[in-house]
Amino acid sequence: MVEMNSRKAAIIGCGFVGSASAFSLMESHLFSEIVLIDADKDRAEGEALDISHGLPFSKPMQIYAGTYQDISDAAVVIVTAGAGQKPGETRLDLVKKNVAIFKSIIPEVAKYNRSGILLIVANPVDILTYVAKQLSGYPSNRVFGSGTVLDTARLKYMLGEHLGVDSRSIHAFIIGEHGDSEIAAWSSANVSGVPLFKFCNMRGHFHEEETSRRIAEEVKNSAYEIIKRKKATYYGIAMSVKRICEAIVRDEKSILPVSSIQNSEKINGVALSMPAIVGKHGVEGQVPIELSDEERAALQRSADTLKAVLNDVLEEE
Ligand SMILES: NC(=O)C1=CN([C@@H]2O[C@H](COP(=O)(O)OP(=O)(O)OC[C@H]3O[C@@H](n4cnc5c(N)ncnc54)[C@H](O)[C@@H]3O)[C@@H](O)[C@H]2O)C=CC1
Ligand SMILES: CC(=O)C(=O)O
Repeated sequence: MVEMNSRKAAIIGCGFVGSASAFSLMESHLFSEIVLIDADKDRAEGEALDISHGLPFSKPMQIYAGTYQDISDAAVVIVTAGAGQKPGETRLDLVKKNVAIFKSIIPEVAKYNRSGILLIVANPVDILTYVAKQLSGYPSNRVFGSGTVLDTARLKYMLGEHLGVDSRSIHAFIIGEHGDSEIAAWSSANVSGVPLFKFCNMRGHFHEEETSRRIAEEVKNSAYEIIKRKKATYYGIAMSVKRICEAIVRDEKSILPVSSIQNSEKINGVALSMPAIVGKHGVEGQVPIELSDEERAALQRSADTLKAVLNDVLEEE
């Protein structure tokens, strides 16, 4: 059995998202070794050289283009390989292309790396998380997706701007699909313990229903708006990847809305985001936050949407 190196990560797919994640992880000093793999080997080599040239301004580490053999002891394997959305495309539109790519990648990962954590980022992330779990044979706690960690950051950012407070003091989650059926869990949202809508009133905002609807729509449509302007999103997700890796490497037991396979009575056999405890073993527990009846129904619809897409994928096998 290969001994895992908790300071080693691998990134598979070195396009916009993979390279931005590699840069963010280099700056974080979390890892002493990062292996980059891409079907386009030149791309992986170019990114490794470019990032390495910044190391004299950072801290020593090894970052290099490698092969699947090189990832055998990587504690975290981050998969960003796959097509991105073109303007107007939804994440779910990518499913066929990216499931095919995963069928070539995940068995290779599982062949060489038996005990690492698989962090899925490519879209549609919830579907690919489920597919990666099936293809790898890893236990569920060690295969999860970045899910709505990015959407939740977008929500906190927008609320922070609206209310004129530090976005880190806002406790609110986007749950469900990382995509069009996602849900803002307003009923549990608060600002340092003060219920969100009460806090809005304290800050002189009295149209909370209308504003919350607008902000939830803006969060949901963020990726479309960015892709329309610059063809891809990558900095926000790169920082989300760094945040998830921090929780794993430092065994923080942080509560993050990652996408993992659900096992509740009503929602099961599908991966979606709910707040979960993330530490060195990956997803170490689910945190079933309180939801209103409306939010619960929307979560069920989100799960049903994902399950329908997943069933199509599984039927084609
Ligand atoms: N989960 C999230 O919040 C986010 C997910 N994404 C998703 O991340 C994925 C990547 O996006 P970008 O980096 O913008 O795309 P990109 O096209 O810039 O990069 C994709 C890379 O994957 C590589 N690749 C393709 N097939 C491969 C294979 N079989 N093995 C190894 N490498 C392979 C390509 O050569 C390319 O370098 C997309 O699916 C996108 O939708 C993007 C932003 C946020
Ligand atoms: C592309 C994508 O999934 C995002 O930026 O949310």
